Amino acid sequence: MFPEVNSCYSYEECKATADWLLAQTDVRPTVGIVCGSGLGGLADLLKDQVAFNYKDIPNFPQSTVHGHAGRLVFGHLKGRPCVCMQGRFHLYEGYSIHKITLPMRIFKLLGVETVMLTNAAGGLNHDFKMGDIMIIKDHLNLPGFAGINPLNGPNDERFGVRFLCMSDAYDRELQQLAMEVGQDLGYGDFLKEGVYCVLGGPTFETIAEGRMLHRLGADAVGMSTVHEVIVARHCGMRVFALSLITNQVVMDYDSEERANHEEVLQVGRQRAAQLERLVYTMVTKIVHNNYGLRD
Ligand SMILES: O=P(O)(O)O[C@H]1O[C@H](CO)[C@@H](O)[C@H]1O
Ligand SMILES: Nc1nc2[nH]cnc2c(=O)[nH]1
Repeated sequence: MFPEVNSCYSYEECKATADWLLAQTDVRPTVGIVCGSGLGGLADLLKDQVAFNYKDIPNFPQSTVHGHAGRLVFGHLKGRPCVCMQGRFHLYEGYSIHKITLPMRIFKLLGVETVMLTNAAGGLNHDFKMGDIMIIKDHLNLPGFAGINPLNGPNDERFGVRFLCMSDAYDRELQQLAMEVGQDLGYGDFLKEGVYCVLGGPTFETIAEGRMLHRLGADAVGMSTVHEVIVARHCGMRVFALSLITNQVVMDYDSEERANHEEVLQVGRQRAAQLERLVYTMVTKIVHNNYGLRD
């Protein structure tokens, strides 16, 4: 009935990985950060670092994509205990959907309450420019339409419910905070909000696909994030996500533009410091346990 059942990780396996990590660091993270392509510099901002290579963590996959270092870094951002994935996993790497989202359940079992995800994405909205930062307010899960969902398989109620509400996936207070922090930092010209669409990749879009996604209401497209968001919400963590628009999706047959990963990484390098500053400042304003935000 569930073809991918064998690739699911049990609660006990997730717990074993979380306990293994907790035994080796005193940091008790309440914020979990996932760095997108070329955006791993965020992890370097952490103080008192304790870092693990993914290959040394029980059950963890390996990063195989250029721009994803493959390290899990614990530390503090202005005194706030955090854990940061310097590199994420994607379906196109050949991992099961359960494996690429496993870190979200580990985050939960480490004590994380808020997850902040970043990604590199192609812009579909004609008002977006390369280098814009898009606060994700919603998503289109196209693999989900085809039955590819990280919650497929038996449901363990210790993580969450069988049928998950997704209309509140992206925390509205955190979106508002991002807008306010962005304005304060002077990012008004390049801070946007919109809908992120996930595809399986690793191919970039054809012109017809780009046009279709735009018509469907997507503002940006990428190959990640949504699966992690689903699993993070399933186990009750608050979610905030940002896309860095690294390229414009080609939607014109006369265009000479060609999407490529080098350009994605290069735009990441150009805007990384500002994106990091936004996330860093937001983290310093999040207060946990009472679900509130600090001035
Ligand atoms: O979503 P992240 O991990 O930032 O990476 C994005 O960049 C890669 C393509 O250049 C794809 O993996 C796409 O999803
Ligand atoms: N699918 C997709 N992923 C991306 N990641 C960065 N840019 C793009 C893009 O144009 N399309």
